[in-house]
Amino acid sequence: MEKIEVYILSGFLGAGKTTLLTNILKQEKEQNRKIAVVMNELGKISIDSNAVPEDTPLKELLNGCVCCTISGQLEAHLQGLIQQHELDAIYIETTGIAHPVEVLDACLSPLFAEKLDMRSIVTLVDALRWNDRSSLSVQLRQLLLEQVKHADTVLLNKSDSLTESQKASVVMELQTLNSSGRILLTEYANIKLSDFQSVKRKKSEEHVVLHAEKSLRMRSYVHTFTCPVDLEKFEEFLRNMPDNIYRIKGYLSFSKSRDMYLFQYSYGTPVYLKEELVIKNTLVFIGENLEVELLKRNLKDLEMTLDS
Ligand SMILES: Nc1nc2c(ncn2[C@@H]2O[C@H](COP(=O)(O)OP(=O)(O)OP(=O)(O)O)[C@@H](O)[C@H]2O)c(=O)[nH]1
Repeated sequence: MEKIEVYILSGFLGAGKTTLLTNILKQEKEQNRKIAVVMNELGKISIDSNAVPEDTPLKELLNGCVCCTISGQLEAHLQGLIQQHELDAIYIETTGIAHPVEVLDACLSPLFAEKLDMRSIVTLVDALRWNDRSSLSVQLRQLLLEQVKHADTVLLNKSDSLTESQKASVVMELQTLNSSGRILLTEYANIKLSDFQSVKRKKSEEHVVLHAEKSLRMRSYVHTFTCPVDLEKFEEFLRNMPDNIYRIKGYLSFSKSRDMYLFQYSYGTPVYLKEELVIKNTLVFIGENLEVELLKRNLKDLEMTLDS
């Protein structure tokens, strides 16, 4: 029996992992391969799972980071996927603060040695975030470096936001950190499968262990609004948001329209995409040392009032 290929998609919060996964699944479908996805999110609810088509087996690991607190669950999910489906490949989308080698370790159980072929780690780097990494805490900066260092393929994503000379200098920096990996510039994580499937996995090197809940003090908070949100107040809230909030995603409807939006916020850029589904107004916040009580109060104030 052919072994099932396994790929780990790594990269900081909001770097473009789900965007990459969507591209990959489209191409894999065109090649008629049977694929399964394991998705790990820090929050208690999944926002990204809609990116996975219904006919693709999906296992979710919620409310913790697979590289530390819930690595046992990953093993159980892999076991389930292997037993229940005939697969060509499994893609594991990690949380933005996962250490890719720790995820790799969690997959290297003797249980699967004959069944899984750990093919490669693909790390996405958010181009703007990279250039501004000095504003991150020391631990998060270290994590960004580790994610790059251990990748077999590094995608310098959101390269649309860099000038030609900036692109050249970031590529040089990435190459210095990871001289044996393949570095590719991408926009909206647009790459061909062969660009990373043909790359051989490097030998694991020593790495610094960074754990989401221990050394990084990263927390997530899920807020559910009881009614539509006042758009102007929400935009004001975004403008004044503390910079220890790194990522927001969720679903929102606003007082002045009936439409529902998938809302994404990463590295200062809010994106609203019209959504057909009717879903509760819910946002997931991910940040370091989140002041949850203050955040809750501020979010409560955004709800539409009777006179608004
Ligand atoms: N301008 C620009 N935006 C991008 C690019 N790639 C992704 N985005 C946007 O960046 C936001 C985050 O992308 P995701 O694919 O959700 O990022 P992620 O890494 O899965 O995020 P987490 O799982 O929350 O860590 C979305 O609004 C994307 O549309 C790009 O190349 N350029």
